[in-house]
Amino acid sequence: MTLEAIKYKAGQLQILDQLLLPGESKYISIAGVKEGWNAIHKMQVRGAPAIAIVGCLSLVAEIYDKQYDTKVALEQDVSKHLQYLVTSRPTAVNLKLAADDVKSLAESLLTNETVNVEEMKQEIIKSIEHMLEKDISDNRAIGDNGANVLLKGIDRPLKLLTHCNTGSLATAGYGTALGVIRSVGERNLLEHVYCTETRPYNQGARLTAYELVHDKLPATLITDNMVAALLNSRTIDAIIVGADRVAANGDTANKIGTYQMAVVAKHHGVPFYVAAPFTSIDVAIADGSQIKIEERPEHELTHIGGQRIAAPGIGCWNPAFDVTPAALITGIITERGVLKPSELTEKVSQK
Ligand SMILES: CSC[C@H]1O[C@H](OP(=O)(O)O)[C@H](O)[C@@H]1O
Repeated sequence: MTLEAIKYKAGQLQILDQLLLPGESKYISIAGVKEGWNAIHKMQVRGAPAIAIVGCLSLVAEIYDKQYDTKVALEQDVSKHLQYLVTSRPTAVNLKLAADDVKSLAESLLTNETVNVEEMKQEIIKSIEHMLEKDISDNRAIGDNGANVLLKGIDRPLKLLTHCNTGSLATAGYGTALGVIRSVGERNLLEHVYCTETRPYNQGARLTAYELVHDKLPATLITDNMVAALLNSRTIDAIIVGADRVAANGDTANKIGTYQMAVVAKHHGVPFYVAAPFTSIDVAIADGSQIKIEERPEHELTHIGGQRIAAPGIGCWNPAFDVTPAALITGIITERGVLKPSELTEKVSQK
């Protein structure tokens, strides 16, 4: 079993094809931005942080051995490829924010007369390579901050519920919401974790269950429609989920099904936490109504493993995400601490 979603060394990029998990662990090479775009769009790699890192590393693979005559040619090529990559999936903000950072770096290097074209290319590559270790260190900090808040005032092991996949297969390693669960487990204070199957892509049944079994954590898989019955029949100390885009007011876009879990959590008085790095926070949009929700192909709903499970001819609606209002979110667990939704804009501006 391997949990390394991304393998990268000196311009050579490979990703674990998550469409084949858990049955097959197969790495595919990403030679440039076209392969990067396709792998993200087809969800061979997915998860907001992983999408950003693979997208930008596919740009590194694209330019690594390319010679540029001028800095203008390099900046134009980088800008063109980034504009293409951000169209691969619309909801998660991480790739857009990462692309904006790389574009700004390229523009500043372009006007820096002390830097030649090869040095400019190396600076761009180095900044993207740094995203890998920064994501892992962010996830470790999120894990610690999350374990601290979940265990505050509690001196017994916890029972937690999570949705979709937010672990090593959605990031550069360790994970966000699943990173918090790992941190609670590392403190020997995890009694049990429940994970939802997360239809229709089944990130929970195929990926989160895979990670929990790999880590030998006490875990139970439930279907998405069991959440209310679980909270009604068993003690759940908290629900913790990831995020694809957190708006300035704390409204959060996450995997479809998250919103209804938050409603059920409210009804049962169960704390509902979002775990997300600052790279998932988009203060440029005021609230969740401005978040574009990706709609995926019908066959992802009507088929499993290539087998049709829905009646031919039935219409389908397949939004990949929904938006949970900030009012239903107890706290947003980030690498810089646990924030109330109302604190986001101020904290993000303190870069
Ligand atoms: C830390 S991953 C965040 C987020 O991404 C997943 O979506 P997808 O599998 O479609 O890329 C899911 O919403 C996770 O919570």
